[in-house]
Amino acid sequence: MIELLNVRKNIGRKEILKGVNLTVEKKEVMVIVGPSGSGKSTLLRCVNRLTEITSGDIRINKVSIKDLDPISLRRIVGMVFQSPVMFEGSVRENITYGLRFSENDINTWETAEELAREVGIEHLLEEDANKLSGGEQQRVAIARTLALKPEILLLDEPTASLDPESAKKIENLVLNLVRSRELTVLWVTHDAEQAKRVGDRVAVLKDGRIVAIEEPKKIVWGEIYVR
Ligand SMILES: Nc1ncnc2c1ncn2[C@@H]1O[C@H](COP(=O)(O)OP(=O)(O)OP(=O)(O)O)[C@@H](O)[C@H]1O
Repeated sequence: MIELLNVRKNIGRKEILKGVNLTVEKKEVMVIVGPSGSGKSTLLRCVNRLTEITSGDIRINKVSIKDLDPISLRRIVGMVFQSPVMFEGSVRENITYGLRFSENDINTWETAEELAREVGIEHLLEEDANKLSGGEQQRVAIARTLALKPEILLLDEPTASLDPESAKKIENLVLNLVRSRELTVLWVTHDAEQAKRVGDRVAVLKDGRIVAIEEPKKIVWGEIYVR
């Protein structure tokens, strides 16, 4: 479903990704781990063209992302970040934010209710989104992403800014959504225990190169965060 073929990414004179090859199967959760600065976020950002690759190719369902316009691409590929960004307004407005650009005739009222229920914030729909807790805001961000019915989800440390209890709840929520919506996932985390819980496979990125792709139980975890 997602193929990275010899992907290189330079920023200025620095080579951040040095020929990354990675295939993610449909409905697979591929976790990406690696030391700070190894290029994990950059890799995710390349997949939905928040940043352009320097060479190589990225294909989604066999189509090069260069041949998809960024808007169509971002309908297929949703992204959730470490720190959720709330727009001014209610939770309802935040959840349906992306739907205003939709070509289809969608009942945004009902859609917001359904999505809010799905992520457990139906009681907060009319609240000011900026006044919610971090965990609640992450639920809003997830609902807003799901509103566009993506097939692929990019998760850039979605639980890293939360307290352990909220983090576990969001992790479970995301896993349930991934299964119920049959999503294909690239999930960046620095938490080895989380990687073991959520990953079908784990890709280890070191200094811009993938050095291992294995099932979690086969990964030598002790060596990953050593530079
Ligand atoms: N816009 C940019 N300009 C210059 N350098 C950048 C830019 N974005 C990323 N980098 C550099 O690219 C390298 C990889 O960054 P990236 O954020 O992808 O790493 P990461 O593995 O996600 O790190 P972390 O785990 O700390 O989030 C780092 O050395 C970073 O400083």
